Amino acid sequence: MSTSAGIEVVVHADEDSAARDAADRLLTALAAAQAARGSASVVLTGGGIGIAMLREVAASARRDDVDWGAVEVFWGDERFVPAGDAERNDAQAREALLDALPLDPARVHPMAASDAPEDAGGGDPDHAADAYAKTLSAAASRLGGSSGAGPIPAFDVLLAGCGPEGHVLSIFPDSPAVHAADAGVVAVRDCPKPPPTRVSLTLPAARHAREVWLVAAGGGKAEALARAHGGASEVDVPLAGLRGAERTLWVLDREAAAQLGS
Ligand SMILES: O=C1O[C@H](COP(=O)(O)O)[C@@H](O)[C@H](O)[C@H]1O
Repeated sequence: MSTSAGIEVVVHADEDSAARDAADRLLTALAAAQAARGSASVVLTGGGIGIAMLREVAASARRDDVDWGAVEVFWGDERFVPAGDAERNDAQAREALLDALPLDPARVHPMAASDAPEDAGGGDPDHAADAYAKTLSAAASRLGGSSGAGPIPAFDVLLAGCGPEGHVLSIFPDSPAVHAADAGVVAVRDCPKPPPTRVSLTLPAARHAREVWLVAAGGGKAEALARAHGGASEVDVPLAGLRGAERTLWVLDREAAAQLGS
């Protein structure tokens, strides 16, 4: 583990080890939050290693260290496609882990699917963003939180992946979402990575999380990681603006970390 620029960096030999370590750390963090506050909250990510780490949670011998019925589950971003579509981050998370856990359905908070009823956020990604902002506002009064980008819960752990161009959540370089300073949740259109229509937390909203963990693997991410670590602007490299209120942790494999220097 090394720390610089306020970011703790843990580097593993390969993607599998990084996913396993992130899963183990998540179980520890959720159990600790429950011991301290009675409940725990996590914001899930999509992406290759983001879903791989959920599979590692499912397979862990420590899985039952957490009282899953007292975990609030949110998503940091979502693809605005029909419910159950394999592209949806929530569908992938359910298949990898959530369906196997004794979660309280009332505490699982997916973003709306494109085919949801309009009053539940369907039909238009702006409806979905508005609906999720309301979900977060209600959760903030239960879990504690503060305003700034609207009422946002103080999530215990927000998980994120990143893209080779430095996107995090569904916030891409120099896109309208990266300039959205006042909103907590935004609709994303014309996203350069398919599917093109999405819903995303903003960077100011993500920064309400106590802990923000980036999980990333592969040489394709190395340059973006190095630029973010080196102080690039969040407009150019959104990852640079992804910080936790108390802690920012990057769990990487060796290839992703290759350009970070020593
Ligand atoms: O589109 C997305 O991509 C990122 C990273 O995905 P990866 O497969 O390159 O690791 C992910 O974090 C985000 O949630 C997702 O919607």
